[in-house]
Amino acid sequence: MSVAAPEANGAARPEAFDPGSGLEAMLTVREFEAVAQRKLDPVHYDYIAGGSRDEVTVRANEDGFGRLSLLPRVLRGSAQRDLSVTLFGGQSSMPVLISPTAFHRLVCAEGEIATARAAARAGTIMIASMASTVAVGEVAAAARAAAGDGDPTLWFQLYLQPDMDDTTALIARATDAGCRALVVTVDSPVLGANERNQRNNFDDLPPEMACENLRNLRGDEPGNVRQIAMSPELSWEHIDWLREHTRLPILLKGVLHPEDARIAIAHGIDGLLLSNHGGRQLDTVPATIDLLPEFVAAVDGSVPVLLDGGVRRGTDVVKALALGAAAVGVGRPIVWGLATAGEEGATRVLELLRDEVDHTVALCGARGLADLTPDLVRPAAGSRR
Ligand SMILES: Cc1cc2nc3c(=O)[nH]c(=O)nc-3n(C[C@H](O)[C@H](O)[C@H](O)COP(=O)(O)O)c2cc1C
Ligand SMILES: CC(C)CC(=O)C(=O)O
Repeated sequence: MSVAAPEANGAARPEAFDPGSGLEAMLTVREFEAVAQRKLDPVHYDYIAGGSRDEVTVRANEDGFGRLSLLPRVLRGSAQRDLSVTLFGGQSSMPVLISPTAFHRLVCAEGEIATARAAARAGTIMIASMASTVAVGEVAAAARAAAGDGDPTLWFQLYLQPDMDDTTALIARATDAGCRALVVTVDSPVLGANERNQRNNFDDLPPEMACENLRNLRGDEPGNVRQIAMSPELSWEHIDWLREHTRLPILLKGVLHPEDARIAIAHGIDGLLLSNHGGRQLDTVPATIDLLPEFVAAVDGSVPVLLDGGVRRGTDVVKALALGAAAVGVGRPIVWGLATAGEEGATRVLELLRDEVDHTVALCGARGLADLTPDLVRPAAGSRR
């Protein structure tokens, strides 16, 4: 790969990377963002990178990991480190899942087909967005084909629609596709205010793309983004309704308050994805990693807690697991991988994260994920925690 000579101090110079000549020289997730930014239409780049209002939470998510240190143990490691996790009967070869992100065809021609293949190759779980630009049935078929003898796990992210017939039709599509869990996003009573999108007048897909899960949902709907209804009147009663209308495990995505975590468990949900939507809904909410200890304490082992937001390094993953997360999700990193080099790019992002997690586990003196305990995480010097 034609990469310019490194700086004397070895610092990465993302602007020097040429994605056309090989991915093996891409060594960090951040380099993928730099290449994606160069390649993408700036309006689409803004849609992906941006968050709501002042983007305080977007920055906080990443900064939160930086304010934590790892304190390793010594002389107790293992040459064989099993990174796999089992969630609701589905296996992931590593504790890094693909969080749901919309509109993959905006960044690569194959869209979510490429993502599904990358997930299957990595043996990890993909959460398909309800707003995907490839129908969930096709995404599932692509994952199965790519997995060969493997058994890929696909979950479906759902925005509960106030018209329950629409919700019923969406659940049927996800169930028929073989999705193994529903991830219900509950942090969007209204759409977040992304001022980049407003300035760019970006409020719909180009005419050649659609939200395919919404196409012909019950009639001749075209699959417009505007078909997705967000309602501030959704309530726990809707969760109860959902519980009665599906046998699939239900995770809630976007619960942040520990009290809501307790209520969710009382309503029979199966898992929680601690998420602030990558800073795209309410701005100035805390970093998810900062909330994790109190959240895990509230859940008290009743259901698995997953986390997403700002995960860019294996050390971030290990910190989250040590503080009680069962697994983490990545959103933007996968989109940067897709934008850089489609399926191969997303695969490389997942490989890098896997290698970094394994390396960090080894350096922490851990034999596997079970050895990652809260005592390994400390406030970084100078942090006020
Ligand atoms: C471009 C983009 C699209 C997203 N689309 C969805 C979506 O359709 N449904 C959803 O629940 N969350 C969506 N999210 C939020 C992600 O699932 C996830 O919570 C967030 O990206 C995690 O933060 P990270 O990007 O820092 O990894 C989206 C995020 C991005 C960046
Ligand atoms: C279609 C959108 C609502 C997808 C989304 O959740 C996001 O862009 O953050």
